[in-house]
Amino acid sequence: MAALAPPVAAVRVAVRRALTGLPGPGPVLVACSGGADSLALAAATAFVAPRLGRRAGLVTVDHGLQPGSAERAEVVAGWAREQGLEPVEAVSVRVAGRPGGPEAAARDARYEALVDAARRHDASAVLLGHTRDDQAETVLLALARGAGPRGLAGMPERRELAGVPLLRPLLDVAREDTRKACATLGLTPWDDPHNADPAYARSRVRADALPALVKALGPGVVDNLARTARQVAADTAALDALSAAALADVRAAEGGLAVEALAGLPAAVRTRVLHAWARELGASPAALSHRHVAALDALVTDWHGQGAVHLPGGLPVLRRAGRLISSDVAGS
Ligand SMILES: Nc1ncnc2c1ncn2[C@@H]1O[C@H](COP(=O)(O)OP(=O)(O)OP(=O)(O)O)[C@@H](O)[C@H]1O
Repeated sequence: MAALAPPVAAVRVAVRRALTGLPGPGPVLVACSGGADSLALAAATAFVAPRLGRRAGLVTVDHGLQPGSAERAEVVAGWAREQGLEPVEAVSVRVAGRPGGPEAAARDARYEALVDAARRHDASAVLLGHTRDDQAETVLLALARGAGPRGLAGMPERRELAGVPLLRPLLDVAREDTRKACATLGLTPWDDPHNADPAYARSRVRADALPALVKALGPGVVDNLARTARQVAADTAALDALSAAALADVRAAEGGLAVEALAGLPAAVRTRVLHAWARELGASPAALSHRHVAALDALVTDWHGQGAVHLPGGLPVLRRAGRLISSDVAGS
């Protein structure tokens, strides 16, 4: 028997690891664009899932943004049925009329469709095809915009969206391996022209920035960036847990937060406590920046009688009688 090609094996091992011990009896649904990453993921899942006693299906989303996209989605769905995946759906979504830029609108529509399909089929998880290279690009973009540890933690292997677990089994697999796996299996992936469009920062990182770093610093850069994300994610999770406990401890009996208790916390915990509290008060996470948190922190650590800090949405927070309080919500 011919030995299994290493890239095919690498993708299967990654999928096996993600599915082993996955809670819930439902099928897993592979989110597949027809690109090399998610096509290799779908092929590996079709192989691995039945061997673990798990049903596996596939959802491909037609954003309706390019000519021929509906036909392409049908080709992906037809291929999936031939692989024995079940259920298989090609879902059309409407991107126009959503808030944000076209990329964000397409992403929102896609995730909504994936979560909806997962619910309809009682799926135990949706599998996404992001690779180690995607993770490295994410970390580099986060570094460049000063995103802080939460951004440097990159994409999580697992998160929940509206109660549906989203898994990324290939975060430790090189993009090159998904391409090689497709070639070995005789699959022809579709290349999304958006991925090479220099209008997008991610495309420029993929085409120029990362290759330049690899050339200057060596081929380990991609792996090292992805590993950094994992390490920061673990640290961030630990700090978040400490901060949740600390937030409970610093709440003042009369409402708000006790300044003296806050001042006794390490800065990394205190700023997280203030961030979590600001969100609790209603500040939108998208609009809440490190500047807002720094201004709240200054009410604790650099107090000189300054005025209220205005959180996104105009919500004022002030320091009064040893407490931080939101003047909109009496005593909070
Ligand atoms: N049209 C699609 N249909 C189904 N799944 C898709 C589609 N496009 C992308 N995906 C899923 O999302 C993964 C990532 O794709 P891509 O990198 O193009 O999206 P992204 O916008 O960067 O993703 P994210 O929103 O998670 O940042 C793919 O590997 C695939 O699992």
